[in-house]
Amino acid sequence: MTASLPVPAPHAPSARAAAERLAGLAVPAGALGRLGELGTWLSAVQGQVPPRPLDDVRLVIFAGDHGVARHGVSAYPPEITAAMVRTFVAGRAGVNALAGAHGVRVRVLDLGVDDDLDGLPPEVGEHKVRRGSGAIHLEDALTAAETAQALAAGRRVAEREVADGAQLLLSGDMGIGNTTPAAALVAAGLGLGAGDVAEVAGRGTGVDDAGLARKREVLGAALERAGERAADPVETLTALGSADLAASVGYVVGAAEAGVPVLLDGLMSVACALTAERIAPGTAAWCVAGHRSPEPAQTLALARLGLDPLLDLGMRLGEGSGAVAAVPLLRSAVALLNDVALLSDLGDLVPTDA
Ligand SMILES: Cc1cc2ncn([C@H]3O[C@H](COP(=O)(O)O)[C@@H](O)[C@H]3O)c2cc1C
Ligand SMILES: O=C(O)c1cccnc1
Repeated sequence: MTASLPVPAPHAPSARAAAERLAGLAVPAGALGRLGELGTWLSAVQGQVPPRPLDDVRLVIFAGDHGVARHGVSAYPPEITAAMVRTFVAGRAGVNALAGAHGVRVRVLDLGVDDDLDGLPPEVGEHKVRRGSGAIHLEDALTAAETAQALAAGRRVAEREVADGAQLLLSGDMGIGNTTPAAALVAAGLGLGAGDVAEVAGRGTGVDDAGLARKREVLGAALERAGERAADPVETLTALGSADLAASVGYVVGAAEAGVPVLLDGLMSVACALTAERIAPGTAAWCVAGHRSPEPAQTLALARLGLDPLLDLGMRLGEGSGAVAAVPLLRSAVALLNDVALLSDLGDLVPTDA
């Protein structure tokens, strides 16, 4: 995948019909707030009014290591990445608990973990591109061929989930140090340069002031090194991304191309959606933002995509957790458009233009 074709827009007539149905429900005009808007969006992406129940919701976690993690940009050691992949498989991570509570299927894929992960089911490593991606302030994250491979893998993963019945896809991340390349993707997507890194650098897992200063330095050096290449989204992934982030980009493009909506998570998920929109314009219309992360780059990317997050709980876990936490809101929106009586069912009590 280099520059993809634009993605067709969700079904506008269904959006109009859903808005009409919403306006006719036995509730005061506008009383359902964001839930009403969500129901309208779900009708548009499904091409159906009222929208179908979301019975098959799936999260894919893209895991990988990042060379920058050895340069003091995270509060935790890189060995945590492989250990957490094992924890997802065992069903014991934070996101597994939420997914269990909300009926979301979870898969974790190793795109670039710096460990062979022996003993895990072979599907986990089926799309592996390499062991660890390059330290972006010193070298490219990937070769051009690896970027293409990771993008294609992510796209294939989405296509398979859709063929297998997924009605809503969520994207999650695991990789110590990944808030640094993700912030770089956002900077590149917004046309920001080495002088603007304070706007995109956040504390990630909770780095102290010295860690934040190192992160800014790493980001500045990385953007400087990438130079003009940051103007091209695929080159951005090669220079500043990673195998796991590139796959997550391909996944969002693949879902949008297949006409299946995507519920986004925190910084990594949204940085990848921003990059997906650069590669395949129109992708963002198939996305909804699950939550707001405290990472400043996530807020900047959401604003660029025109997305307003559903939740703002101060969560900064990643893994897809903020997306999973928002699933009940999407199901609530479906229930309202399906199950609420119409004002007209109440009799002649309300003037039709009320
Ligand atoms: C135990 C643990 C579980 C996690 N689950 C997600 N992350 C999150 O934190 C990391 C990003 O933050 P930074 O860039 O500061 O390293 C990623 O692995 C992300 O998925 C975790 C981090 C840790 C330590
Ligand atoms: O925004 C996120 O998802 C996030 C923030 C900090 C650490 N891990 C993930």
